[in-house]
Amino acid sequence: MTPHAASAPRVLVATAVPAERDAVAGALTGAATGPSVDVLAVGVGPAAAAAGTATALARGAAEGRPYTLVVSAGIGGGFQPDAPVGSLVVADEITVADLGAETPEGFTPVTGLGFGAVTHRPPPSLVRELADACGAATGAVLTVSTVTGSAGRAAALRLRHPRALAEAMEGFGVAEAAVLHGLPVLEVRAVSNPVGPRDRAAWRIGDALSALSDAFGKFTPVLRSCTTHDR
Ligand SMILES: O=C(O)c1cccc(C(=O)CC[C@H]2O[C@@H](n3cnc4c(=O)[nH]cnc43)[C@H](O)[C@@H]2O)c1
Repeated sequence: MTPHAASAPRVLVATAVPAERDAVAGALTGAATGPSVDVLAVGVGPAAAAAGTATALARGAAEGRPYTLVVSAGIGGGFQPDAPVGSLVVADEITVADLGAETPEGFTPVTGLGFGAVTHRPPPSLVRELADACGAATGAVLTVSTVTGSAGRAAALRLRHPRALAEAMEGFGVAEAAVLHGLPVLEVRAVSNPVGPRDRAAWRIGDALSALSDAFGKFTPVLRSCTTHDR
């Protein structure tokens, strides 16, 4: 599909769960002016994220009010020490980390098998502006179908993706849907836990949701001036 360059700015923010949706939406209410922003909880994992996002984008287009920008947002795991708990990451690269094949030589991404894509790149100027607005770090955010639960897996991921700052479960799915519709995509993660040995009780979900909400409160001016043709 072709980009909707002449459309009025309309932003779709896709979160995994309702708590993330509410954190984002709560920061946007009360803004007197700004872009049209819809926040949708599309489910956990890349498949649910792709399906839910693609459906919303198709509905917007069918209604004659197409979206112009898609954002994957939520909490995530942070690679230590670069992305501490409570910090924010804006992805300059959205990479699926476990889509491929195990071979005798190790993991081969689907692109190495001759299929598809494993990385989508958000518009660099928009990444910079959003990161500056909220004080986020920028780097790769990995999409995984299985939450990392060991130091060994964390180290292996970092070895394969040295620029990775965070991992989550939806970004690549959201990005695939956006690309299908010819739209730019962003990913914003608030770090709730370190990537590493599983300790679910120690996840700082409340702190991460607050950080996510604060970030979106600061995004409004950037998103307001955002058009697709100048990125
Ligand atoms: O239990 C709650 O109150 C609650 C509130 C908000 C979000 C959650 C989730 O469990 C969200 C799951 C969502 O979080 C991402 N995530 C967070 N940490 C990691 C990680 O270390 N590795 C991968 N994904 C992570 C992920 O995108 C999930 O969809 C619970």
